[in-house]
Amino acid sequence: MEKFQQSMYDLIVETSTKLPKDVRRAIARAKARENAGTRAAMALDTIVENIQMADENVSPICQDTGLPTFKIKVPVGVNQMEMKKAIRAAIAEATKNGKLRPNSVDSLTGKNSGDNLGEGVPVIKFEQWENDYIDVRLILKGGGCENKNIQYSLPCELEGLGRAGRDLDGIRKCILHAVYQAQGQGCSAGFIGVGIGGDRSSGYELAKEQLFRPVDDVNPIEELRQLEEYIMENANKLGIGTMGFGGESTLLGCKIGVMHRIPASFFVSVAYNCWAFRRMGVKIDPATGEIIEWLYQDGEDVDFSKELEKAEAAVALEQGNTRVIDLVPPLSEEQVRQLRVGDVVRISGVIYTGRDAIHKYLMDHDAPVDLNGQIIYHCGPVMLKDEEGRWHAKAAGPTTSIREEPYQGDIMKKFGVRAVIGKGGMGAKTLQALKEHGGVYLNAIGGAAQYYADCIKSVEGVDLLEFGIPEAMWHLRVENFTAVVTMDSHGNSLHEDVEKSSLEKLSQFKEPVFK
Ligand SMILES: O=C(O)C[C@H](O)C(=O)O
Ligand code: SF4
Repeated sequence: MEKFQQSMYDLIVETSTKLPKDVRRAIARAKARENAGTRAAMALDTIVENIQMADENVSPICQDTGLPTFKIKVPVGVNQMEMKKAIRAAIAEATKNGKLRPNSVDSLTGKNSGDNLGEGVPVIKFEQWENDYIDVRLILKGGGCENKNIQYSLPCELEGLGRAGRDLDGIRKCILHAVYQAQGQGCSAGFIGVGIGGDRSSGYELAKEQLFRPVDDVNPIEELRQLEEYIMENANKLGIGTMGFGGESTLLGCKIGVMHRIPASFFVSVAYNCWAFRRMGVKIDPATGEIIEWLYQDGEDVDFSKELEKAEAAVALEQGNTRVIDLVPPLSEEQVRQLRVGDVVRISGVIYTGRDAIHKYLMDHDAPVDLNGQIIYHCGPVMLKDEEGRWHAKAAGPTTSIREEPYQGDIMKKFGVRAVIGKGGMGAKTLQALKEHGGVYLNAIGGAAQYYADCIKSVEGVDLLEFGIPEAMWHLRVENFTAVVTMDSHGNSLHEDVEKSSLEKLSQFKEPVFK
């Protein structure tokens, strides 16, 4: 098994940097459904460009490389303790090389371990089997989509859909509701795995297990096959679209599994995975530890470089008559008040990252830099230091903004911040603050970490690095960093609009379908 560590390293790098073929095909299908010139089409163009860049740079598709979760099947007699050790070493090495973001944080102290190792991290689950080879599957599921997982306890009342009972139709309602409640926050269009039955933990386990099924397989249980087909057909009618911008493609895959339950409990557990659906697998020779075969290789591959030639994002934008506005911080109140929902901005200059730890900190501390007129970027990048001690951004897409909702408005007012960049939108409190103070919310494309890293021309400084790499305040000099105004200083919010209209659309699915 001396090659096992290297095999695991290769699996980790491949999973983080290259989307599997079945996922690519699903994204290509989504792209074909969107009309050129719309915001959703533009977002998908950026996603596709990002996938291509991650391939070429062998760098993380998304900066959030998730909680590494390994599912391993071994023949009797294989030493699982040795395998665990090798996996942990491979994880640490991949982190050092910028293929994974240091993502393991002590939940009590907030300290980042720096190497992706920690209590319970990575997750490694073993099972024995009769075959003579080892099967290792890895999923890197990021935090934004993990936060949108949801579990229903039937019977229950669902907004828009009414009562969901303990039957197939109740399950149908739960799944539609799960897609609705995620909106764009889990970087839609997404994939969902559903677990019917079990208890609260085994139900979620089953839901996550479904994410290992190939996107285009067929459920062997007839009722579930029908339900999967129904969901794929109808969830896209909710109009949430890529990034919650509105559009035709909201769901890219739906896989449903079932297990027994106890009489008092009836859980429907839904695991939501973003478009950056990073899961891969290998077959391993138990004697040498070498990779015998890569999994998820069936079917056609999609050549996204050809797709890109066809649809250049900028051309699509012009066709859609979108205003494109160049911004150079510091921004004045007047400049910001001229921006309207739907405008596209291109930022050049220095922007400052700030996510969960920074927002909490700024509530009762001074800012380490003068933030007056500046732009905060909700982002936790992957950073590497070169031999001369200079930092480089290896992956730097936006993080989910709604987590900063309790702080954002106050911080903008306290420090004179004029714009925040993030993804998924923010709520009523921030919208009110944008109006009162004169600010905008700019939506970048979630998961497009290579695309945005390419806009970062230099790293000019860093503060509060003690919070760990993802949580520090990085000073990034960017050029033509493109984002869409989705909340403006006139009380308009695209997110609020899409949420409202998708709730209306959800209610068309109230009547029973599976009797
Ligand atoms: O942690 C991040 O960088 C992003 C996260 O996955 C998110 O979607 O919010
Ligand atoms: S930022 Fe989006 S694409 Fe990346 S892990 Fe989070 S949900 Fe997934």
